[in-house]
Amino acid sequence: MIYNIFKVGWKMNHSRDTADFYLLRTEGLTKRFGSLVVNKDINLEVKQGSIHAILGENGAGKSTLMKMLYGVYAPDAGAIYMDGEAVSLHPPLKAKAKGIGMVFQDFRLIPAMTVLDNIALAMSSGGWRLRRKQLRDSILGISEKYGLSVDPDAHVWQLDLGQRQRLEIVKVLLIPGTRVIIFDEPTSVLVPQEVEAFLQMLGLLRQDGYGILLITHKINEVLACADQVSVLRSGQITYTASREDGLDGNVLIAAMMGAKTLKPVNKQTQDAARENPVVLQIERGTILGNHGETVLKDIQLTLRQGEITGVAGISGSGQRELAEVLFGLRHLTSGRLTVDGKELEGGTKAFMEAGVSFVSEDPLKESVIPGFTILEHMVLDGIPMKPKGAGIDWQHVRSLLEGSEEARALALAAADRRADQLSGGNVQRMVLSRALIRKPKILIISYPSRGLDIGTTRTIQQQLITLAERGTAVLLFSEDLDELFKLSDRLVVLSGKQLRGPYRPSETDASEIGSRMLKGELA
Ligand SMILES: Nc1ncnc2c1ncn2[C@@H]1O[C@H](COP(=O)(O)OP(=O)(O)OP(=O)(O)O)[C@@H](O)[C@H]1O
Repeated sequence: MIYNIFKVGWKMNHSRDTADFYLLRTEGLTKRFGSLVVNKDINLEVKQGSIHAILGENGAGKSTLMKMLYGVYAPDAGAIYMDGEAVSLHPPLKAKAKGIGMVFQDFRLIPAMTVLDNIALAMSSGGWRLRRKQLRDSILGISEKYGLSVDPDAHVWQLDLGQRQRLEIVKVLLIPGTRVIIFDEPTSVLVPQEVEAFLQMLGLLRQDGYGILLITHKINEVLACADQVSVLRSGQITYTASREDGLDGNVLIAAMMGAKTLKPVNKQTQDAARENPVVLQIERGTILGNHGETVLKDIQLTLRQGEITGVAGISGSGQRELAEVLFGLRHLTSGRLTVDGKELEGGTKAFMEAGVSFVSEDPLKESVIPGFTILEHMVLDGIPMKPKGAGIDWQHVRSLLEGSEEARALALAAADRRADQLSGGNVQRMVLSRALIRKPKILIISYPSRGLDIGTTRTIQQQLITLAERGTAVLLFSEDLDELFKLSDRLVVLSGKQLRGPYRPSETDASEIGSRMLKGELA
């Protein structure tokens, strides 16, 4: 691998002298949504100068618990203690005033404004006012101290996801009195190199006495940095351990998964030296970004029937724009794109009719219609609609969904659940089921395992392999090199406005692909 998160050992910056002091403690915390008990009798502590990781499968109740601690939800029962006293943290302004900060999965930023203005706005809405010069100095000071490089004058739209996250962290650290910081799956938007820097930053925060709550699906990160771990299953804490007791990855996985077992991913014909028929091709394609800048220039891309082509690249190297071109959401400014040898006229509809399915990189923002159920989402680029009178034959859609092996394998929630009330991972399962049910001829899929628990990640990886074995041409964008090597028949790399490759996974390795991601060609 080109990075090694184990380098960022817990011992590095750990201050033991302060570690037994509780900053926050909960007793019997319970939250219900209607008849659904989402958190039950949760007892949890956050110590000063300590990292407490929260593990659990999708829908286990992790985000809901964190939202109670950040004051988004009031608990239905139980108590939260700070400084030895019971406190009420709802709404979030109260939690902030008590020193609790949260870095969300979906960033709360205004793209048209600069970094400085976004931070000034957040501070003033909390009643904290700083002069601009003073604020700029503070941003630069915090950035330097914790290795969170952000340019105060950059516009948020110019920032990639890693930079936006750093801005969110700076914002939380600038709020006077912050002492507990909740991170909700922070590394799901980071590339491997950024993960290492992020864990180093956590070590510095711990050294400075902050109490950290870290939600993650990544066992390696827990092993690399956590002092305490709590595992949630169906809303209850079923396992806790501390570093002193010893942390064991297999035990943590078993505690998360319960009776289920983690199946290995099998790919029979990986990297076969075959030349399947071409189904999609870009020749000498140039793609512009939203602001007219050249994102990719003169690229060649060939997708073949029954093959998975993996796309590696540092985030912001043109992944989004390329994926959009391949689904008719954006057009080449020069060059040719053909599906089955024909150029497609028109936008997305033509691509869908040609058998292309698309899973975007941000399904929560781009694919969910608030108020629509899972069933209703299925007919949007999903199950073919069968008209019934002037409407849709919903019974037909329901029986297709309920009979679908893909939805069953992904343990999709009930068809009548509202999509905006699902957990993040369950939204991802819905979007993936929708793409797979169509059995597309071509699947353009971005970051399929983002936000998914470890068992579901393996399931979706296996499903992509099966889909390809049945003939689908898959273009897989991923920041996880292990995933790309495990699944791909060919690999391409986006770097320096170019698309490089294809390379055969058996003839290269992660460090070579990593170098190409950073520098283009090998030194
Ligand atoms: N506003 C809401 N209304 C109704 N049900 C909700 C609401 N928010 C969450 N839920 C349900 O509560 C359960 C727990 O969701 P939560 O988001 O806390 O899970 P999670 O462990 O964070 O999952 P993930 O890893 O997928 O993010 C899920 O079944 C979810 O559908």
